Amino acid sequence: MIQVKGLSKRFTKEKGLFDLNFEVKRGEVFGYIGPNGAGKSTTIRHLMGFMKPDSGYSSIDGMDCWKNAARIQEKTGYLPGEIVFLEGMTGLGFLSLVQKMRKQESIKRRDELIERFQLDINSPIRKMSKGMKQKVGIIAAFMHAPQVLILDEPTSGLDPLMQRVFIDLILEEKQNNKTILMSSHSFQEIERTCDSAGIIKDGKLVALEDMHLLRRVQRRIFEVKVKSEDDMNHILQSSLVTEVKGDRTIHVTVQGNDQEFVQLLSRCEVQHIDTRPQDLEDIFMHYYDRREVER
Ligand SMILES: Nc1ncnc2c1ncn2[C@@H]1O[C@H](COP(=O)(O)OP(=O)(O)OP(=O)(O)O)[C@@H](O)[C@H]1O
Repeated sequence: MIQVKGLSKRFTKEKGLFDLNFEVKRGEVFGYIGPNGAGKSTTIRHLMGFMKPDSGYSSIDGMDCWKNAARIQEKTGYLPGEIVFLEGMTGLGFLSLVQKMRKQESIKRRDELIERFQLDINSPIRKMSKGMKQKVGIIAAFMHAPQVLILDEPTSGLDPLMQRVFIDLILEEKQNNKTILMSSHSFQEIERTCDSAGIIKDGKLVALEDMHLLRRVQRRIFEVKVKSEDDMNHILQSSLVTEVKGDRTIHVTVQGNDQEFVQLLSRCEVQHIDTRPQDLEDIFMHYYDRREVER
């Protein structure tokens, strides 16, 4: 459904997109992840036909995104990374305008989404918080029930409750055989919704994986405080990656070997255990490093 073939756009020697290749099949959700400035929004702008590639192409439903830009923009549900609103409008005013431009008459889906995201539609957009504006953008992208959705960091600014509402919406759309590409910084969000994911770094796709494999490279760090020196030595002698952090306190890195970790802990007297979510970019860096070592 979405195809990117040899897509290149050179801003400078190191900045831009360099020979990107991936595809998203009909009914699949594709997560597009990578550090700041990696090229996610630039790829998305090409997919929406806002930018002309230097070489290669991208297509949606068989249509070249640059050559058929108007048609692509009309058909696709698009959420930009930064939404620009017209001055002096309310949420409802904006959504109605978008509907008119699309010649969409039914307001059923729009109102359903307003209700779901608990949006105060009569509030002027200039008085809205970032999260509220993001809700307006999400509703505008979904309300005409498009077959393809291209979403640039859709949960940015949403509170945890609304992030859940959004994730449920994605899962529901997936059930309806919609094709979705979304960029994100949240590994959890991608993990919960996507069938496959592409990792971009410095304008190059460094990994293209199904989520199963990506999950296996995700590490978690546990801080464990044990009661005795013996317990501590017991953990240090295991095959797990460990680091002493203080008095009877160890950091244990767990990556796909949870069972071994749990068994080890069951043989110790644990006083305190905590886990901190690993920073997304850290996961990626580890992933790139591992790949480079393998090569
Ligand atoms: N029109 C442009 N002209 C020149 N350089 C650009 C242009 N658009 C983007 N860039 C540069 O290309 C790189 C990729 O930018 P892009 O916005 O695609 O990154 P991103 O992955 O979406 O980042 P973020 O996660 O921060 O939103 C950045 O270094 C950016 O400064």
